Amino acid sequence: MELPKLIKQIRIKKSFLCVGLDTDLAKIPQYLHKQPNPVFEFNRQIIDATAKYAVAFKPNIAFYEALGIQGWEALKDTITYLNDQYPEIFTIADAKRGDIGNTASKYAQAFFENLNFDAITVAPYMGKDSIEPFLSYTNKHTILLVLTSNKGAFDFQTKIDVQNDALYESVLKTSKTWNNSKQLMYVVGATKPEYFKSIRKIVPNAFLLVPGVGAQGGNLKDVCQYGLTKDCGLLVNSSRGILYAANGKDFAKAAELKAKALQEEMASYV
Ligand SMILES: O=C(O)c1cc(=O)[nH]c(=O)n1[C@@H]1O[C@H](COP(=O)(O)O)[C@@H](O)[C@H]1O
Repeated sequence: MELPKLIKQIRIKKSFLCVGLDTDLAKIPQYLHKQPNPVFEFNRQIIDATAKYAVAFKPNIAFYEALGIQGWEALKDTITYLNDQYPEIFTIADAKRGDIGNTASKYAQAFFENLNFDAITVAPYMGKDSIEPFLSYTNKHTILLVLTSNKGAFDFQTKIDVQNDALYESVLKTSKTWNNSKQLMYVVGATKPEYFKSIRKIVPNAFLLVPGVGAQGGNLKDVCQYGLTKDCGLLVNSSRGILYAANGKDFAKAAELKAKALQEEMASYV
């Protein structure tokens, strides 16, 4: 999907919500286990209930890979459903891949061609030639992990190099020099709002994927204060806070209310 289409959806819906499909068999309502494809059935109901309040969906691939072939089938059914029923929705494969070029090109083929996602999350640790195969898809988006939401982010990402840049700043600056860098977006955790100002100095207009609101303790107000751009520039993800708002037959309704509350707060900022 081209960026103007995403920006248009953000304006129409007054939302920059990304619903994370971290679908865990152990957490979905018991009655769904009787279905032939419980993970897809759960996702379908969540998507139908929340799509009017969201502009993006982000299946976290680990939750599907963990289930073997059945998980891949559920993932395929989910992305096909999204692409067929909600073509205006931006889709992100949260796969966090990264490898040498010829292997990276297979990851790109898997998620951009075979599964037809609009975007993928990628670890930048292996550098330019590991990211180029993703960037060669000029109609797709590559989302680099820059400053993650977890505690371990401080192990490497904030360490200062000889140029006096923190590693996360160096990732931002270097990635801007790559071909097709307009296709880049960046992951910045909602748990670290104090870093948004320095990040916006380097990438004033780029879209940031911001996980970590709700279950991880981040809050929307802090993120918006320094993260918003004239075209919004943010996709704020919530997974567990929406998916598991209830675990009975009312799960989709409960998810809808959580998504609606986030959208209403977002509307007050954009
Ligand atoms: O790339 C991500 O999406 C990601 C990066 C990061 O720094 N932190 C982070 O939580 N995520 C993902 O965002 C989602 C957050 O889920 P909740 O904490 O349940 O809302 C999970 O799928 C994480 O894997």
